[in-house]
Amino acid sequence: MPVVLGPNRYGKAETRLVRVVRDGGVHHIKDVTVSTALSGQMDDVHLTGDNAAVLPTDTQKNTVYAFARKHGVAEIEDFAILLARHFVESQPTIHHARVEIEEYFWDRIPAGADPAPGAEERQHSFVRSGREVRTCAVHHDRDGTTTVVSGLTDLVVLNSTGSEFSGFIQDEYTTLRPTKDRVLATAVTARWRHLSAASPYRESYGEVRRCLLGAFAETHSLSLQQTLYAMGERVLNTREEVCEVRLAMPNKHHFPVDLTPFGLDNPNEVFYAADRPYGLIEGTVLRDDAPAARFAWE
Ligand SMILES: O=c1[nH]c(=O)c2[nH]c(=O)[nH]c2[nH]1
Repeated sequence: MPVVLGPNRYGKAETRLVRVVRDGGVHHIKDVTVSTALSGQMDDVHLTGDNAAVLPTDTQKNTVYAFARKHGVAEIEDFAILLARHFVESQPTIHHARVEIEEYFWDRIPAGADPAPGAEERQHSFVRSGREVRTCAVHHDRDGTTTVVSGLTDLVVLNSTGSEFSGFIQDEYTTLRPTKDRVLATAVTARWRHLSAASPYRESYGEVRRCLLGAFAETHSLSLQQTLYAMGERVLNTREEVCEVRLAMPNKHHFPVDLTPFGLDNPNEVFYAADRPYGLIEGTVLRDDAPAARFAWE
């Protein structure tokens, strides 16, 4: 049976990098995980074991650290673009690079209203933020195309009212009761595709996040699907640099607890926050004139 080599890529996954910027005594930190994946002229390494075309994954990792020192790490998208273009442009055997970065936020530990002696220490003391994780995925191809997808994961949100779910199919297995007032909670994973590689990434991230939160809070929800669409639509109507939004939102069910065995009512105040299973609502919202995504989502 003839066998052929199919699509392949290789790289260093999850290089952990913390970059400290020392501005006198005031420090700034960037805490990221970088994953690189390269592809190109890789037939020989798979078919004969000839490694001549291979830029080692160890070198890819070293490049991440060297570039962090040389260029700094400002917006994760810019750092990913720099790396992706470097791998493709410096190595003739590498035809395509994908660089994914996750960023974890840190807050400065507050000095307090009445700073004690030594409060300046707070210039280099941080507490890991309970916020979401910021993400990006950059592809650069030998034909000169760069695609950028920004995103976030684990943006945990909850509406304690303003959510209904009724009018759904009722078959012989349906036990769910329609509700006109429920808790709606989710952990948003959102990714958004930029029209070009030249977006103002810092501002764009803050504004897209604001759109997602605003639409979640302001939509009177008849379903999580409807809320998802409203969130994507808000981003596209507000941010002209974005042409496509993909959302994945687990329905973090909150079930009212039956307190009647204890002689108590429960007017939608006491909930069991279920862990699993959970509904998983996923969807894409895009401009009707969005250009082809090519490899942006791969
Ligand atoms: O917003 C919802 N969408 C569903 O599709 C669904 N299905 C379900 O059981 N609960 C919900 N809630």
